[in-house]
Amino acid sequence: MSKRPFRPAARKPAPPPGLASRRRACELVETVTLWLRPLDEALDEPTGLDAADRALARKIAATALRRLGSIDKILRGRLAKGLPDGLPRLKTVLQTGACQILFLDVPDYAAVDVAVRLVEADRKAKGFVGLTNAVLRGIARDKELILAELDALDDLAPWLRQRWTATYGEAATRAIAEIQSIEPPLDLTVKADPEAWAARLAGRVTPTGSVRLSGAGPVTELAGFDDGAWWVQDAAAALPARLLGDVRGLAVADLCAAPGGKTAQLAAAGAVVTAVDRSAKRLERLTQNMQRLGLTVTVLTADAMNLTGSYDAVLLDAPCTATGTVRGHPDVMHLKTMADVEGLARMQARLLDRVADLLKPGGKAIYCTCSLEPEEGEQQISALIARDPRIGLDPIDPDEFPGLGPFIGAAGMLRTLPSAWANADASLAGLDGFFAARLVRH
Ligand SMILES: C[S@@+](CC[C@H](N)C(=O)[O-])C[C@H]1O[C@@H](n2cnc3c(N)ncnc32)[C@H](O)[C@@H]1O
Repeated sequence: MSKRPFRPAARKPAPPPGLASRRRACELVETVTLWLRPLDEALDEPTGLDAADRALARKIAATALRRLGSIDKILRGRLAKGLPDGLPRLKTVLQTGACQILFLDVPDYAAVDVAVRLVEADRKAKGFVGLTNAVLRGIARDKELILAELDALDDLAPWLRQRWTATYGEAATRAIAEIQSIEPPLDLTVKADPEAWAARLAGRVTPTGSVRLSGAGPVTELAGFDDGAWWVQDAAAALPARLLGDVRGLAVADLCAAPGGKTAQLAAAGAVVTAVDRSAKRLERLTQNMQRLGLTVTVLTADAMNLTGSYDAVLLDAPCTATGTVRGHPDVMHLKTMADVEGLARMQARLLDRVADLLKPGGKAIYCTCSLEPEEGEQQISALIARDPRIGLDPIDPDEFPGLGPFIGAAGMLRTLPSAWANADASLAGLDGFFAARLVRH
């Protein structure tokens, strides 16, 4: 028997490890900073990457966007000709490379090596391989000094820094900037028994009854997901719907409902909910969420401006700039401007004008936004009450449920700041910035 020598089949060389996730991280940062599109939209696109690479790309991009003010300041100090605006890939390779060296658990040599290869692969940028190598190696060498000199205030978009300092003061703005520089915990609203779920999921119960986890991994793999025992909802976002009190049997219109975090709270508490949203796509998600949770609501694809009917209660979680959610959505800082505050405030006022039309006499409404801007919160309510004699403020009592007290101001309205709930372990501290007021139909 003649033996033929073994020859392995010729294979395409595998891409070097780590390259695909880093390239995707650059694309994600470009989506936000260059194309001015939301990060979540880009994260939903198919990429062909496996789950681990997708997760790493998301982590690098989100961290880079969170700390971009500091990263750009450091890069500017090391680039004689400033940041390369005409070479977007070079710019995002430097930004994400510096991010990995300074803020993520990536070996410096790996971050530099992959960055150099990404620059080599870019037709326009490949003349800058030496510069990329030198700048990132310099950052790795000086890492301790750079980290010691960081100021989280540098990470805030200048217009937000100026506005928050004027509204909340310098110390509060610094505290907000500091907590926003850290990835947020994962908060769950449970249907029942938060203590038992916290024990089961190795989390803790917040003062207002949410279950808080840190470093939890994919939510779909957590116990209770398939059974619909809980849903993901920031602890601050879980407060407004509870301000309606006992809603058992009440007809409640949830005017801007999708993806349904507050709808689920109302339905789980026994309300007969009409969930209205003008986005059919977002309502699809709401419907899937309600199915998983085993909750029944009426879903209506409509502009809330055109809704008719008479309800016992209304929840208006109005579209807003979402500047209270920068910690979880760092793209907000790079996408929103003062013009958005003004445009959205006009839309909020129009939606608020519909509330009295939809409420029965004596009925209650909650208006809320996840914005830190007074134009989208306190100022909306004072203007509404001044122009609509059918509506009055129903002040919130700080003792209505445990943990609410610190967030209720003198006028009886709710305001949470992202820096609240300080904790020695910062990954467990804070909650979104929210505003809520309760209104009553005379
Ligand atoms: C802040 S999100 C709502 C979040 C939701 N309440 C929750 O707890 O999951 C605002 C929603 O308002 C919807 N929206 C914006 N303008 C609207 C309008 N005029 N009528 C109905 N829905 C609107 C958007 O499609 C978006 O889904």
